[in-house]
Amino acid sequence: MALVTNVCEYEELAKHKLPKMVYDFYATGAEDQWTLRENSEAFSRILFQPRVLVDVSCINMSTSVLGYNISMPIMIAPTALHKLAHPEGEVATARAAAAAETIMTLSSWSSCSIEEVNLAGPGVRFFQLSIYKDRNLVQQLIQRAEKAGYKAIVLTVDAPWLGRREADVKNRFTLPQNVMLKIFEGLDQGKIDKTNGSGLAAYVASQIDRSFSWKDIKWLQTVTSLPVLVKGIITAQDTRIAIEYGAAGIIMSNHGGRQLDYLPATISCLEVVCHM
Ligand SMILES: Cc1cc2nc3c(=O)[nH]c(=O)nc-3n(C[C@H](O)[C@H](O)[C@H](O)COP(=O)(O)O)c2cc1C
Repeated sequence: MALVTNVCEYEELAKHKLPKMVYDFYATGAEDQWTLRENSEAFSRILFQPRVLVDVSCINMSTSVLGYNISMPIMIAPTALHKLAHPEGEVATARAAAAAETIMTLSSWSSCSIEEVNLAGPGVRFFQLSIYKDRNLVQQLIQRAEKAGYKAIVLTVDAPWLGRREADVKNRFTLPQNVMLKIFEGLDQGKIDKTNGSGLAAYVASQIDRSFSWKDIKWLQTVTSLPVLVKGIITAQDTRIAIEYGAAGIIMSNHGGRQLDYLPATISCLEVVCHM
Protein backbone atom coordinates (compact mmCIF):
# COMPACT_ATOMS: atom_id res chain seq x y z
CA MET A 1 0.00 0.00 0.00
CA ALA A 2 1.26 3.49 -0.82
CA LEU A 3 2.49 5.47 2.17
CA VAL A 4 -0.49 7.33 3.62
CA THR A 5 0.48 10.79 4.82
CA ASN A 6 -2.96 12.41 5.14
CA VAL A 7 -6.08 10.84 6.56
CA CYS A 8 -8.12 12.01 3.54
CA GLU A 9 -6.12 9.58 1.38
CA TYR A 10 -7.92 6.64 2.98
CA GLU A 11 -11.08 7.71 1.17
CA GLU A 12 -9.40 7.48 -2.24
CA LEU A 13 -7.82 4.11 -1.36
CA ALA A 14 -11.17 2.78 -0.15
CA LYS A 15 -12.81 3.86 -3.40
CA HIS A 16 -10.43 1.63 -5.34
CA LYS A 17 -10.53 -1.31 -2.94
CA LEU A 18 -14.18 -1.63 -1.92
CA PRO A 19 -17.14 -2.76 -4.04
CA LYS A 20 -19.13 0.28 -5.21
CA MET A 21 -22.17 -0.60 -3.08
CA VAL A 22 -20.02 -0.71 0.07
CA TYR A 23 -18.00 2.42 -0.71
CA ASP A 24 -21.19 4.37 -1.43
CA PHE A 25 -22.78 3.14 1.82
CA TYR A 26 -19.82 4.40 3.85
CA ALA A 27 -19.13 7.62 1.97
CA THR A 28 -22.38 9.19 0.84
CA GLY A 29 -25.05 11.26 2.57
CA ALA A 30 -28.76 11.92 2.26
CA GLU A 31 -30.49 13.55 -0.72
CA ASP A 32 -28.41 16.40 -2.28
CA GLN A 33 -25.57 15.75 0.21
CA TRP A 34 -25.44 19.48 1.02
CA THR A 35 -24.97 18.81 4.75
CA LEU A 36 -22.35 16.14 4.06
CA ARG A 37 -20.24 18.72 2.18
CA GLU A 38 -21.00 21.52 4.62
CA ASN A 39 -19.77 19.37 7.54
CA SER A 40 -16.20 19.51 6.21
CA GLU A 41 -16.41 22.96 4.62
CA ALA A 42 -17.45 24.48 7.97
CA PHE A 43 -14.35 22.97 9.59
CA SER A 44 -12.15 24.41 6.84
CA ARG A 45 -13.48 27.92 7.60
CA ILE A 46 -12.22 27.69 11.19
CA LEU A 47 -8.66 28.99 11.24
CA PHE A 48 -6.01 28.92 13.94
CA GLN A 49 -4.77 32.02 15.75
CA PRO A 50 -1.33 30.76 16.72
CA ARG A 51 0.39 31.97 19.88
CA VAL A 52 4.14 31.52 20.11
CA LEU A 53 6.86 31.21 22.71
CA VAL A 54 4.98 28.96 25.06
CA ASP A 55 6.58 25.77 26.39
CA VAL A 56 5.46 22.93 24.10
CA SER A 57 8.04 20.39 25.20
CA CYS A 58 5.35 18.37 26.96
CA ILE A 59 1.92 18.24 25.31
CA ASN A 60 -0.95 16.51 27.02
CA MET A 61 -4.26 16.27 25.15
CA SER A 62 -5.89 13.85 27.59
CA THR A 63 -9.36 14.55 28.94
CA SER A 64 -12.21 12.60 30.51
CA VAL A 65 -15.74 11.67 29.42
CA LEU A 66 -18.26 10.53 32.07
CA GLY A 67 -15.27 10.11 34.37
CA TYR A 68 -13.29 7.86 31.98
CA ASN A 69 -9.87 9.11 30.99
CA ILE A 70 -9.03 9.23 27.28
CA SER A 71 -5.75 10.21 25.66
CA MET A 72 -7.23 12.90 23.37
CA PRO A 73 -10.54 14.68 22.83
CA ILE A 74 -11.47 12.27 20.03
CA MET A 75 -13.71 9.21 20.37
CA ILE A 76 -14.98 6.61 17.90
CA ALA A 77 -18.56 7.31 16.81
CA PRO A 78 -20.94 4.41 16.27
CA THR A 79 -20.86 3.25 12.66
CA ALA A 80 -22.65 0.25 11.21
CA LEU A 81 -21.29 -2.83 9.48
CA HIS A 82 -17.48 -2.71 9.66
CA LYS A 83 -17.23 -6.22 8.19
CA LEU A 84 -18.28 -4.83 4.83
CA ALA A 85 -14.73 -3.43 4.72
CA HIS A 86 -12.68 -5.93 6.74
CA PRO A 87 -13.23 -9.53 7.90
CA GLU A 88 -12.41 -8.67 11.53
CA GLY A 89 -14.98 -5.86 11.58
CA GLU A 90 -15.72 -4.07 14.86
CA VAL A 91 -13.34 -6.35 16.81
CA ALA A 92 -10.41 -4.72 14.99
CA THR A 93 -11.88 -1.25 15.58
CA ALA A 94 -12.19 -2.01 19.31
CA ARG A 95 -8.53 -3.09 19.41
CA ALA A 96 -7.49 0.14 17.69
CA ALA A 97 -9.60 2.25 20.08
CA ALA A 98 -8.01 0.56 23.10
CA ALA A 99 -4.50 1.03 21.65
CA ALA A 100 -5.25 4.73 21.13
CA GLU A 101 -6.66 4.88 24.69
CA THR A 102 -10.00 6.25 23.67
CA ILE A 103 -13.65 5.21 23.89
CA MET A 104 -15.44 3.29 21.14
CA THR A 105 -19.22 3.34 20.78
CA LEU A 106 -20.51 0.10 19.27
CA SER A 107 -23.40 0.48 16.81
CA SER A 108 -26.61 -1.52 17.27
CA TRP A 109 -25.99 -2.43 13.63
CA SER A 110 -22.59 -3.89 14.28
CA SER A 111 -21.47 -6.84 12.17
CA CYS A 112 -19.81 -8.40 15.25
CA SER A 113 -21.76 -9.24 18.40
CA ILE A 114 -21.56 -7.29 21.66
CA GLU A 115 -19.77 -10.25 23.24
CA GLU A 116 -17.29 -10.78 20.35
CA VAL A 117 -16.22 -7.15 20.57
CA ASN A 118 -15.50 -7.63 24.26
CA LEU A 119 -13.05 -10.40 23.40
CA ALA A 120 -10.94 -7.71 21.70
CA GLY A 121 -9.59 -7.03 25.19
CA PRO A 122 -9.85 -4.25 27.74
CA GLY A 123 -11.12 -0.79 26.81
CA VAL A 124 -13.97 1.55 27.71
CA ARG A 125 -16.95 1.03 25.38
CA PHE A 126 -20.36 2.62 25.04
CA PHE A 127 -23.34 0.98 23.30
CA GLN A 128 -25.38 2.86 20.69
CA LEU A 129 -29.07 2.07 20.85
CA SER A 130 -31.67 2.26 18.12
CA ILE A 131 -35.20 1.90 19.47
CA TYR A 132 -37.03 -1.04 17.89
CA LYS A 133 -40.82 -1.35 17.94
CA ASP A 134 -40.30 -4.47 20.06
CA ARG A 135 -39.43 -3.01 23.47
CA ASN A 136 -38.56 -6.47 24.91
CA LEU A 137 -35.87 -6.71 22.28
CA VAL A 138 -34.56 -3.25 23.24
CA GLN A 139 -34.46 -4.30 26.88
CA GLN A 140 -32.55 -7.48 25.99
CA LEU A 141 -29.95 -5.47 24.06
CA ILE A 142 -29.43 -3.11 26.99
CA GLN A 143 -29.07 -6.02 29.42
CA ARG A 144 -26.49 -7.70 27.17
CA ALA A 145 -24.51 -4.46 26.92
CA GLU A 146 -24.62 -3.99 30.69
CA LYS A 147 -23.54 -7.58 31.30
CA ALA A 148 -20.65 -7.20 28.87
CA GLY A 149 -19.41 -4.15 30.78
CA TYR A 150 -20.38 -1.33 28.40
CA LYS A 151 -20.34 1.96 30.32
CA ALA A 152 -23.09 4.08 28.73
CA ILE A 153 -26.05 3.94 26.36
CA VAL A 154 -25.81 6.27 23.37
CA LEU A 155 -29.39 6.81 22.25
CA THR A 156 -29.60 7.83 18.60
CA VAL A 157 -32.51 10.23 18.17
CA ASP A 158 -32.08 11.54 14.62
CA ALA A 159 -33.01 8.40 12.72
CA PRO A 160 -36.69 7.44 13.16
CA TRP A 161 -36.57 6.95 9.38
CA LEU A 162 -33.41 6.30 7.44
CA GLY A 163 -32.30 9.35 5.47
CA ARG A 164 -32.92 9.08 1.74
CA ARG A 165 -29.43 8.03 0.69
CA GLU A 166 -29.82 8.06 -3.04
CA ALA A 167 -26.69 6.00 -3.74
CA ASP A 168 -28.04 3.18 -1.54
CA VAL A 169 -31.36 3.38 -3.38
CA LYS A 170 -29.62 3.20 -6.79
CA ASN A 171 -27.33 0.35 -5.65
CA ARG A 172 -30.29 -1.50 -4.07
CA PHE A 173 -28.17 -1.75 -0.92
CA THR A 174 -28.27 -5.12 0.78
CA LEU A 175 -25.85 -7.30 2.78
CA PRO A 176 -23.49 -9.83 1.20
CA GLN A 177 -23.86 -13.42 2.46
CA ASN A 178 -20.95 -13.23 4.93
CA VAL A 179 -22.19 -10.10 6.76
CA MET A 180 -25.19 -9.67 9.06
CA LEU A 181 -26.47 -7.41 11.83
CA LYS A 182 -24.76 -9.78 14.22
CA ILE A 183 -26.20 -8.36 17.44
CA PHE A 184 -29.60 -9.61 16.27
CA GLU A 185 -28.46 -13.11 15.36
CA GLY A 186 -31.00 -15.58 16.73
CA LEU A 187 -33.50 -12.75 17.31
CA ASP A 188 -34.82 -12.89 13.74
CA GLN A 189 -33.85 -9.30 13.02
CA GLY A 190 -30.34 -9.79 11.65
CA LYS A 191 -31.05 -9.95 7.93
CA ILE A 192 -31.65 -7.14 5.46
CA ASP A 193 -33.89 -8.26 2.64
CA LYS A 194 -33.22 -7.42 -0.99
CA THR A 195 -35.66 -4.72 -2.13
CA ASN A 196 -36.18 -2.51 -5.12
CA GLY A 197 -34.35 0.31 -3.29
CA SER A 198 -32.24 0.57 -0.13
CA GLY A 199 -32.66 -2.64 1.88
CA LEU A 200 -31.50 -0.79 5.01
CA ALA A 201 -34.15 1.92 4.58
CA ALA A 202 -36.82 -0.78 4.27
CA TYR A 203 -35.42 -2.53 7.38
CA VAL A 204 -35.56 0.70 9.40
CA ALA A 205 -39.11 1.45 8.20
CA SER A 206 -40.29 -1.96 9.35
CA GLN A 207 -38.36 -2.27 12.66
CA ILE A 208 -37.70 1.14 14.19
CA ASP A 209 -40.21 2.80 16.53
CA ARG A 210 -41.13 6.16 15.01
CA SER A 211 -43.34 7.04 17.97
CA PHE A 212 -40.41 7.18 20.42
CA SER A 213 -40.33 10.64 22.01
CA TRP A 214 -38.98 12.56 25.03
CA LYS A 215 -41.31 10.88 27.53
CA ASP A 216 -39.85 7.48 26.54
CA ILE A 217 -36.44 8.56 27.84
CA LYS A 218 -37.99 8.06 31.28
CA TRP A 219 -38.90 4.50 30.28
CA LEU A 220 -35.31 3.92 29.17
CA GLN A 221 -34.08 5.06 32.56
CA THR A 222 -36.31 2.49 34.25
CA VAL A 223 -34.65 -0.37 32.36
CA THR A 224 -31.01 0.65 32.76
CA SER A 225 -28.81 2.15 35.41
CA LEU A 226 -26.24 3.15 32.78
CA PRO A 227 -25.93 6.84 31.91
CA VAL A 228 -27.87 7.77 28.75
CA LEU A 229 -26.25 10.07 26.19
CA VAL A 230 -28.61 11.52 23.58
CA LYS A 231 -26.97 11.52 20.12
CA GLY A 232 -28.21 13.61 17.22
CA ILE A 233 -29.06 17.01 18.69
CA ILE A 234 -27.85 20.30 17.21
CA THR A 235 -30.09 22.92 18.86
CA ALA A 236 -29.97 24.61 22.27
CA GLN A 237 -33.72 23.95 22.70
CA ASP A 238 -33.33 20.18 22.40
CA THR A 239 -30.21 20.23 24.58
CA ARG A 240 -32.21 21.90 27.34
CA ILE A 241 -35.00 19.31 27.04
CA ALA A 242 -32.51 16.42 27.05
CA ILE A 243 -31.02 17.68 30.30
CA GLU A 244 -34.50 18.18 31.82
CA TYR A 245 -35.27 14.54 30.99
CA GLY A 246 -32.16 13.38 32.83
CA ALA A 247 -29.72 12.70 29.98
CA ALA A 248 -26.17 12.33 31.28
CA GLY A 249 -25.03 14.25 28.23
CA ILE A 250 -25.68 14.97 24.58
CA ILE A 251 -23.68 14.12 21.49
CA MET A 252 -24.09 16.94 19.01
CA SER A 253 -24.40 15.46 15.55
CA ASN A 254 -26.26 15.68 12.25
CA HIS A 255 -25.40 12.01 11.60
CA GLY A 256 -22.67 12.95 9.13
CA GLY A 257 -25.25 14.39 6.73
CA ARG A 258 -26.79 10.94 6.32
CA GLN A 259 -30.22 11.75 7.75
CA LEU A 260 -31.98 15.11 7.18
CA ASP A 261 -30.25 17.12 4.44
CA TYR A 262 -29.91 20.95 4.60
CA LEU A 263 -29.05 20.97 8.30
CA PRO A 264 -26.19 23.23 9.35
CA ALA A 265 -22.82 21.65 10.01
CA THR A 266 -22.65 20.42 13.59
CA ILE A 267 -19.48 22.41 14.29
CA SER A 268 -21.29 25.65 13.40
CA CYS A 269 -23.95 24.93 16.09
CA LEU A 270 -21.47 24.16 18.85
CA GLU A 271 -20.94 27.66 20.22
CA VAL A 272 -24.66 28.41 20.70
CA VAL A 273 -25.22 25.12 22.54
CA CYS A 274 -22.13 25.54 24.74
CA HIS A 275 -23.12 29.08 25.73
CA MET A 276 -26.82 28.48 26.36
C1 LIG B 1 -20.87 4.41 7.45
C2 LIG B 1 -21.54 5.08 8.61
C3 LIG B 1 -22.37 4.33 9.43
C4 LIG B 1 -22.99 4.93 10.54
N1 LIG B 1 -23.75 4.16 11.38
C5 LIG B 1 -24.31 4.73 12.47
C6 LIG B 1 -25.05 3.93 13.40
O1 LIG B 1 -25.18 2.72 13.23
N2 LIG B 1 -25.60 4.55 14.46
C7 LIG B 1 -25.45 5.89 14.69
O2 LIG B 1 -25.96 6.42 15.69
N3 LIG B 1 -24.73 6.67 13.84
C8 LIG B 1 -24.15 6.11 12.75
N4 LIG B 1 -23.41 6.89 11.91
C9 LIG B 1 -23.20 8.32 12.21
C10 LIG B 1 -21.92 8.52 13.01
O3 LIG B 1 -22.06 8.01 14.32
C11 LIG B 1 -21.56 10.02 13.12
O4 LIG B 1 -22.65 10.71 13.66
C12 LIG B 1 -21.20 10.60 11.77
O5 LIG B 1 -20.14 9.85 11.20
C13 LIG B 1 -20.79 12.07 11.82
O6 LIG B 1 -19.92 12.37 12.84
P1 LIG B 1 -20.34 13.47 13.94
O7 LIG B 1 -21.60 12.99 14.54
O8 LIG B 1 -19.19 13.48 14.90
O9 LIG B 1 -20.48 14.75 13.21
C14 LIG B 1 -22.78 6.31 10.79
C15 LIG B 1 -21.94 7.06 9.96
C16 LIG B 1 -21.32 6.45 8.88
C17 LIG B 1 -20.41 7.29 8.01
